[in-house]
Amino acid sequence: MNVIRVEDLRFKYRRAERYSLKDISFTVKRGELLGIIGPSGSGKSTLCLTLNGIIPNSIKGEFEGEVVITDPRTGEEYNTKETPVPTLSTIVGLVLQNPESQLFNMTVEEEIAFGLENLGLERNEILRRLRWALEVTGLRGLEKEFPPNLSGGQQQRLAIAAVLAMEPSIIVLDEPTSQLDPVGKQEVLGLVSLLNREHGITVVLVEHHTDYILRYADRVIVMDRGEIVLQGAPKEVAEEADTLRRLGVKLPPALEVSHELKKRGVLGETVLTPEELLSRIGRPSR
Ligand SMILES: Nc1ncnc2c1ncn2[C@@H]1O[C@H](COP(=O)(O)OP(=O)(O)OP(=O)(O)O)[C@@H](O)[C@H]1O
Repeated sequence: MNVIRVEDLRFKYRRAERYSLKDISFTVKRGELLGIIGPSGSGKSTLCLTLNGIIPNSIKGEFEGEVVITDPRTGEEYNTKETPVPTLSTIVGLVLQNPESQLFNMTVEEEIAFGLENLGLERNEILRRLRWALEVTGLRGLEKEFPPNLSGGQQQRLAIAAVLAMEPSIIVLDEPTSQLDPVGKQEVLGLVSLLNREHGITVVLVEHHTDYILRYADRVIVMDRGEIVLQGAPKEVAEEADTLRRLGVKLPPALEVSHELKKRGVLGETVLTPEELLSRIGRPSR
């Protein structure tokens, strides 16, 4: 079942001269992890904003084509341009780059409960969702803390917890680790994998950490200047090393080695991870 269908999408911000998105078409199946990579300014954030309807409902401009979201729980389809953002946000949760921009400086539990109170849920339901969101994101014990006292990774996990409490079936994360130190990056990417694999949440992830995307994504989209220039399974996208390098996408070391060995005829196929590489060529003997 496709839960996201984007068809011939074009978008130009008001007063902008050029289109930020051009002829974008793709689908995402229920439970998939879609990775999006591409250079700065290629339209990744703009695309994220179209997936929960902020574009074109709150941020206006010239919008053509369609973004259709299906709620897998009911099978109901929502065309984003005809659906209010609050309705869409119970199906598609959006997590942004900078955790601070998404937090309101209440305690951890108040941050998570905030959106739920706005939904008008009963107290027991709010408590159930609060406990679940704290548990899944590993924030139990920090309920009474203030976000500025948390580490960057904890703050981003809190932003994810607040989104999760809405019980979306799809989460869109726009460079959630770019402001974080290596420990924070691991925490957040580990959580993203957990949500996708253990909780069946469909994930759209914009991430500069190409290593993670090629390892864990089911499908990858590469964007450049508002267009999709590559789209496919991680291996298919990884084959196009020249295009990726031209776009300044940093290739994981194992992939660079794999391309070199392929060129020299040592390896028959592209491999993505050090583990795969070692299993193909064997460990060097000491
Ligand atoms: N609010 C806006 N008004 C006008 N133009 C905008 C606006 N936001 C983004 N743009 C333009 O749209 C294009 C795509 O920007 P976008 O932020 O979506 O790219 P990105 O791939 O997410 O970049 P980054 O990796 O730097 O976040 C850029 O040319 C940018 O200048």
